[in-house]
Amino acid sequence: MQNEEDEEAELEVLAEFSHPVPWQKIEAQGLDLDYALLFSKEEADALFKQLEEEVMYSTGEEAKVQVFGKLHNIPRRQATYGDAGLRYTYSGRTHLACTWTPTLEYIRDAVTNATGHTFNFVLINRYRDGEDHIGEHRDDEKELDPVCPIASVSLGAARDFVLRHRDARGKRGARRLEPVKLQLAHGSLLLMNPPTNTFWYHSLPVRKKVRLPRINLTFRRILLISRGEEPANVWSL
Ligand SMILES: O=C(O)CCC(=O)C(=O)O
Ligand SMILES: [Fe+2]
Repeated sequence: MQNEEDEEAELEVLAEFSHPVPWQKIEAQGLDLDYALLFSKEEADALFKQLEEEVMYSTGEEAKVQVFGKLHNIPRRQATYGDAGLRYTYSGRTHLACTWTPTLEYIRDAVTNATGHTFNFVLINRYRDGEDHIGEHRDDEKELDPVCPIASVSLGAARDFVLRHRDARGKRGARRLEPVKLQLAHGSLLLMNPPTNTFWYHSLPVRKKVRLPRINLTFRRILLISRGEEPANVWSL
C-alpha cells in the first residue's frame, strides 16, 4: 500500500517537472545505466565552488578503513548528508548523516526533477587528483531501497568509471564479459538502475595524468523500516 502511494507520488513529480536532459541508455547483461548532462558548465562550476565551501569531510577514525585488521587512510575524502537522524553503514562503519546544505538540496532536487525518484541520503567523495580513487565494489547494502537507482552526480575533473561483471573478475574470470567503461563528465548524472549493483562491481581507477579535483555525489534512498534482525536506519526522527 505504502509503495503504491510512493509510486504515485513519484509519477506526479515526473509529470510536473520534466527536465530537458538527453539521456543515453547503457545496457549489458544485468546492467542498466542512464547517463546525461544535468548541469551546464557554468552551473557545474558554481556548484563545485559552493560545495568546496559547504561540505565538511570526515576526519580521524571516520576517514579510515580496516583491511585485514590494519587501519588505512582512504584514498579520497568522504562525507555523508541526508534527512535528519539517518544513519548508513558502509565499509563496516556506521555514519550519521549531516543535515542537507542548501547546495546539496538544490542538486538533490535537480536529480529528482530529472528522474522522478526521491532520495534521503547522499554519500560525497572528493578526489584531490588522479591519485585518489575508489576500489572495485558494489553498492548492494541491504538498507538501500532495492527499487531506487543510485544517482551519481560528478563535478570537476572528468574521470574514468569502470564496471565489471561479478563473474568476469580476476585473471581467470569464469565468464568472458567485457567491462563497461565510461567517462563521467563535469555536470553529469549517471543512474545505476537495479539490478546493476547485484551483478556488476564498479571502480574509479587511478589516473596519474589527472591533476584537478573531482567531487562525486551518490544520492541514495535508504529504507527507514528495519528488515529482519537489522536495526532501523534512524536514531530518532
Ligand atoms: O566517484 C565515483 O564516481 C564513484 C563513487 C562510488 O562508487 C560510491 O560512492 O559508492
Ligand atoms: Fe559505489
